[in-house]
Amino acid sequence: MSQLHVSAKLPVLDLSQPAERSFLSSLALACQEWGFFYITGHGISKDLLTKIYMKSKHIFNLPIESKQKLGPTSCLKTYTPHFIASPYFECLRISGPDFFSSAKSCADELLNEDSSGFSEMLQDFGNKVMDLSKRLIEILLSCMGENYGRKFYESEFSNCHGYLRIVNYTPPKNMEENEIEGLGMHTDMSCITILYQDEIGGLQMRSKEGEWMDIWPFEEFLVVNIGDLMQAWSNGRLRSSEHRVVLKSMVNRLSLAFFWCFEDEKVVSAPDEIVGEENPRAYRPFVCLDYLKFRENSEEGRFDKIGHTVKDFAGLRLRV
Ligand SMILES: O=C(O)CCC(=O)C(=O)O
Ligand SMILES: [Fe+2]
Repeated sequence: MSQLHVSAKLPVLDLSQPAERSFLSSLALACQEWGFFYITGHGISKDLLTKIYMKSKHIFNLPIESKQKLGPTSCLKTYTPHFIASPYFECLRISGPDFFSSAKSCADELLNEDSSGFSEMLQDFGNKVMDLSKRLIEILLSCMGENYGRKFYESEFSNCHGYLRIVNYTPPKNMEENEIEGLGMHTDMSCITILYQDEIGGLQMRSKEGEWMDIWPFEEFLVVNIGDLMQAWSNGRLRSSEHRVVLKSMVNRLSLAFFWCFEDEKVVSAPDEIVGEENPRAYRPFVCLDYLKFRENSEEGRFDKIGHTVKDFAGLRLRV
């Protein structure tokens, strides 16, 4: 595995190379400290990303009346308009594992032309990120214990599912401040999230100490976030990344995020091997769907503010 580092703190996992133990240690450290890392050698071509980008831009440029056909009051409810997560944020949700039909049912509502091209691209992308997620979970498990990839993947993660979110950020026409929050600080409700951001940048991660770091978009690199479900399952050995999006120019920004989650009915509970003496159990077992509902129902928790994290929901230790 590559020893490439973008900064002293951040390892880049090159998936085209075999894993080395020494590299896994720096990956484990990054996941404890920051809860994210970059990947390269992931097999998702620039060409595919560009095609999805172009088509998505076209869709977001449609009049709001068209997009509302998929909005919160429609049957499909796959479009989130502005002023829900933030005034500048809108997104389209495509669900797996049949990304083709999910994308097609959205595009058929929106586009007059044949929509199978868009659906094929998203099926291709969706299949690739599903495969990647499986590899990434195995690598993350082996960061925690030499044979844990094989030991826990089948029993714990084999029923995971995923969905995509295509996000369009539209900054205001006259930006008075130097920067505006496009999406407030939150943690993801996934096991892991795989994220592509366009060349505008704006993603920021918060360290444990509360310091913000810009996450630059590097060509060929994708970002992997640890999500809340993985933080709980790993008993806090992997930290759910706290992140936000900051808009620094008047240019629209597009991102594509894949959320890989446990099945709704899964009881999320760290195995005894992960807990151990030095790492006492920090979360009570909980049903995955109950946590998702908790986040949905807590008003400020829609895009999480402090007070609505998995620690608040299932944490056993007293907060200091
Ligand atoms: O747009 C981005 O870069 C990040 C989006 C994000 O964090 C999310 O949708 O959960
Ligand atoms: Fe996120």
